[in-house]
Amino acid sequence: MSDPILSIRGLKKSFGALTATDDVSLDLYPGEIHALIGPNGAGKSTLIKQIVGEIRPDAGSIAFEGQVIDRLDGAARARRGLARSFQVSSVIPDFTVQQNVMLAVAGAGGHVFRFLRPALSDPGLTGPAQGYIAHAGLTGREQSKASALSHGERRKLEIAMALALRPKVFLLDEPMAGMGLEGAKQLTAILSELRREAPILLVEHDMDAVFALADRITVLVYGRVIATGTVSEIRANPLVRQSYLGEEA
Ligand SMILES: Nc1ncnc2c1ncn2[C@@H]1O[C@H](COP(=O)(O)OP(=O)(O)OP(=O)(O)O)[C@@H](O)[C@H]1O
Repeated sequence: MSDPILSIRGLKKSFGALTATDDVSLDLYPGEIHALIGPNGAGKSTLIKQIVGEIRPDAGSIAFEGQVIDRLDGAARARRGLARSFQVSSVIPDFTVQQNVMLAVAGAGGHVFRFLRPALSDPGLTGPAQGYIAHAGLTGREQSKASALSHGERRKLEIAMALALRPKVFLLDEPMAGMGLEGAKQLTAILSELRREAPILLVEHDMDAVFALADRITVLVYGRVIATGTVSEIRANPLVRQSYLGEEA
């Protein structure tokens, strides 16, 4: 196996008496979808926040592309391509799908505009934007305002914008939330494609999506990793079944 792109070792974080991250180690390898699952309050979001530099761990270390990044703040990590995928760029409701994606393309290229409107007809931005829109499954909706999109379409727009940022990893925190059955199916197909662009660390409660997508799964309970393995290993793990999945898994 190649070297991990993201490597977390012995991470610890407490809030007062509560240990939210308890000696967590995890690797994300090129090309994989690694799902992070666990009950509410298990510490998934707290772990993501430490990865992106929003909160500082009490102990442990994070390496990204082979380099320790513990001392880098969130902005410096984002510049290296390590950022939460859906929050770096925020959707502007009054802008069209195409304009929103163009802004993300421009942001990724480090463009600074004095005048926004002329920039939005720049063919250097429209071309790439079109590609990301198609990739995210939104062809035909380019000229719709973001505010007119359905929930599922909006999620696709967020994916197009996440793609435009050309991250080194996708950190996705519950992308299936509120999607409905059909929307979740479509998004599952899109995420499956997304892994070709960059590996994905996927925090998700929708187990159908996790089992369909994940190459490996890490299970957190009370801040501790209780298991890491393939879908079949995790489904068969008695401790996981008992503490999270239930006997029906
Ligand atoms: N800033 C904070 N101050 C105090 N306690 C916190 C803070 N952030 C998180 N916690 C606590 O840490 C624990 C882990 O929370 P976290 O949000 O990481 O869990 P989670 O697995 O993401 O949950 P969910 O699936 O509900 O999103 C919880 O008990 C939570 O109440």
